[in-house]
Amino acid sequence: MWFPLFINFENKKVLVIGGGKIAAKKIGKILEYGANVTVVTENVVEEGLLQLENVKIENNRKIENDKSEIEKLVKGYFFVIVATDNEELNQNIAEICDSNGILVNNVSSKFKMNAMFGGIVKNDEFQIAVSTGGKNCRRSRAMKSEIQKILDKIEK
Ligand SMILES: C[C@@]1(CC(=O)O)C2=NC(=C\c3[nH]c(c(CCC(=O)O)c3CC(=O)O)Cc3[nH]c(c(CC(=O)O)c3CCC(=O)O)/C=C3\N/C(=C\2)[C@@H](CCC(=O)O)[C@]3(C)CC(=O)O)/[C@H]1CCC(=O)O
Ligand SMILES: NC(=O)c1ccc[n+]([C@@H]2O[C@H](COP(=O)([O-])OP(=O)(O)OC[C@H]3O[C@@H](n4cnc5c(N)ncnc54)[C@H](O)[C@@H]3O)[C@@H](O)[C@H]2O)c1
Repeated sequence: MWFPLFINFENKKVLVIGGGKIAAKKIGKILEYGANVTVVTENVVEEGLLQLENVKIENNRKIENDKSEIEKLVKGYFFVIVATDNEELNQNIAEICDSNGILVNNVSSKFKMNAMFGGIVKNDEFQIAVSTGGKNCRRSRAMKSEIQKILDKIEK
């Protein structure tokens, strides 16, 4: 069951595994919330990542599907985003994080993770997060645009 919780990311150690399009999208979102991001990837596909001054990147590092290596890698992180294009690897890393008490988001699954992103609508007073619990994240778009209209007209 997915409980909506607001988490303070300020200076929290976040590890992103994979440096592609989806990794970049997720990193863009959490940087706005003050996260301290490290990326470990075989290749940086999304070159924009290299321009981000406050993101540490360990490039040319392929993560093997090996439990003890993965445990060593994720140890000490508050939150891990698994964003490779290898679904099996992503799932194994997600399971290892979960069993070690680490929050983990898995971009290649609808539910095999313990933390998922919601769609976000915000102004300087409110933020509203929308989730379908993995059932159909594309539906969030219509909901977000209706919420945006409410935010635009609510009295300040
Ligand atoms: C909230 C939002 C935040 C964000 O990630 O941005 C989000 N996905 C968004 C957009 C989006 N996601 C995808 C596309 C199509 C891109 C394309 O068509 O190319 C688009 C549209 C777009 O990008 O506009 C594809 C996709 N998504 C997931 C998978 C894996 C799978 O289904 O197995 C695949 C590959 C499916 C495939 O390949 O078939 C899985 C997840 N996506 C989630 C969240 C979590 C569930 C949240 C929920 O149920 O509500 C969850 C479970 C995990 C997570 O990622 O945390 C954002 C909402 C809209 C917004 O805010 O505008
Ligand atoms: N959650 C979402 O919102 C969403 C949206 C679209 C797609 N997806 C899914 O996300 C996944 C990633 O998509 P993408 O477009 O970012 O892919 P991509 O090919 O752009 O990026 C994959 C990245 O993973 C790295 N990588 C692969 N194997 C690795 C390993 N063993 N060790 C270290 N790094 C490794 C690659 O070097 C690359 O940087 C796909 O499975 C896709 O289906 C998720």
